Amino acid sequence: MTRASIRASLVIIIAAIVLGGVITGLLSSYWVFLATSVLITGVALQSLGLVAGRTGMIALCQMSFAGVGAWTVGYLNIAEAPGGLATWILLGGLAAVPLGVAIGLPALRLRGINLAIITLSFAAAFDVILATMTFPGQTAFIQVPRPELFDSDEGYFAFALIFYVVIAVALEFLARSRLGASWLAVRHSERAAAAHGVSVAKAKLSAFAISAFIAGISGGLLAGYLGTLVAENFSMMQSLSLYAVAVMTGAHFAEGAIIGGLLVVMFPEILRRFDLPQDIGNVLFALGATQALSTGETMSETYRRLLRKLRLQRTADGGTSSERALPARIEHARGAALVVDKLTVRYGTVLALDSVDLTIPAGSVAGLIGPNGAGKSTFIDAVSGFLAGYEGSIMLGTTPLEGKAAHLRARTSVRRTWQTNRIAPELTVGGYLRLAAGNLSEPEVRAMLDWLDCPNPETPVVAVDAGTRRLLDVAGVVASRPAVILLDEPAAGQSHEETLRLGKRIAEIPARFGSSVLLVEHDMDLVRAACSQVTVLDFGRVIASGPPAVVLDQVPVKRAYLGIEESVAA
Ligand SMILES: Nc1ncnc2c1ncn2[C@@H]1O[C@H](COP(=O)(O)OP(=O)(O)OP(=O)(O)O)[C@@H](O)[C@H]1O
Repeated sequence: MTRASIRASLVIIIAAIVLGGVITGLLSSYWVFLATSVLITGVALQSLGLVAGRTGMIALCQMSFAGVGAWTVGYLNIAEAPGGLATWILLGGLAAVPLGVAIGLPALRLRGINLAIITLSFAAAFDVILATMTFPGQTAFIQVPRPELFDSDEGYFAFALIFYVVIAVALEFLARSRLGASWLAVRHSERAAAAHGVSVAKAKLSAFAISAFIAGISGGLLAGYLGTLVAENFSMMQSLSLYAVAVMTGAHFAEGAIIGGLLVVMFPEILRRFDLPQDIGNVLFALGATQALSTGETMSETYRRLLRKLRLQRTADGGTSSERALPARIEHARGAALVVDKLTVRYGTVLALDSVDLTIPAGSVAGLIGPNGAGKSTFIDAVSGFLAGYEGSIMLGTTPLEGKAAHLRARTSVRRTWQTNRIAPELTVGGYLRLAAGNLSEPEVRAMLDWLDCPNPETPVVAVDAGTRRLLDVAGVVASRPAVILLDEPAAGQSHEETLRLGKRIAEIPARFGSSVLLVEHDMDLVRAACSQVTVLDFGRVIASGPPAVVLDQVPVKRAYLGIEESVAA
């Protein structure tokens, strides 16, 4: 993680130095002045990229956070607070944080259009408030002073560039941290994120808080840039237009934020020169955003996809790593790893599970099979905490799981995989493994991926096929080495040879990693290869349980599961 972050940060810093040198060295003061505006808009877009691009929440009040930052700088200026503009800007960012958290609270329950309405309403309310407050010092003609060292247009460009680069580098590191991965995971599937022990509430609130902080900084930078401000600088329309640009360019990427800044600043300039109405810009941004939403790809993602294609053509596979580097086995309690007693689940009138008893002995792989609709996934949902309610009891060893939310059960040591792909495609393979399994060393990540035939850690998930994503899902839960692993049809999409190899790997899990496994599968070869005991469900009831060789030969099992008539089966 750190190596990739350092590499990306160096690219940002070098690009900033080169571009900064070219802009200040070759362009006139007027263009440098405009370029500063690009950077400040870029900072605002970075803040939006975090909350909307990374975490997938619609935030239409970003300029209100910027307004809080700007007004704070104005007040600190007239109060002649110590520290100068740089300190005031940071304080302006901090002042926006409580507001960001307050706006983030509805996001815990609301999504999509409902969240959009809430944030837009806030932007409208903030418009009204700001319209009644002139910028501090404006009536007395007091301007926000720039720092002495950065007083000229070129100097202030460098000042804004430093802020842009520091934020871009910080976001690079954050993006590759567990918190950053949890934002992407929440955006893709809140349930899958919770299954990795991620607190969805924490992920959403932290995204709003950090995003408001960065937006506040952009407002403070604008105060120093223009000296004094008006409410229109932070209007609801500004927030809307910024959102459209962020969606179009992919503002969660450093280059996307800069391209967005360029469009926002240069479009009005071009339209002005050609004597065209300014509204054309907003129409084009809306069209661009619609295009990005309908293709599912922003401008930055298109650019990165093409770059990746080029790189993949050039790089060979990274080679294999040693099995000795696999994460060390964890000793869990002996006895029964999971005890499920009289588990009953109803979906309205459908009785999905009817008084199911199932025990997984510690250090074993148990199978759970049954025809479609027998209740297998419902069983996994109940144990992993994804059902609103059930009857009966579920004990992890001697600890009851009742009353624990899904992410707490995951942290308590019950982890699951999913039948459908729920891995955020924006992550890399290594980033996903770290999200799922926490702090693994570089060799551990590589060894774990090799062990389950997954691609190397730098591979973007978007470039991985569906079958391999399932293996990656399995690698994530196995690497976290919980007491109990629930695997929901991991072999779907695998060839026969791959399935047999996977069966061998699953059978090795208890001895190698210390976890006990419940395997839900339709592939009987895999069940025979991996499981020491098997339970058969039919219409939500247990109809047989015992060693696979015995159970799979029983007449009721053949009839129910394999669809063979009783007389033929007998
Ligand atoms: N959310 C739901 N609402 C209503 N009924 C549901 C819901 N989820 C599952 N069911 C029903 O509960 C029963 C058990 O479904 P479940 O998905 O657990 O079966 P399964 O054994 O996992 O099937 P498959 O092998 O197809 O995945 C089925 O009759 C199904 O239609």
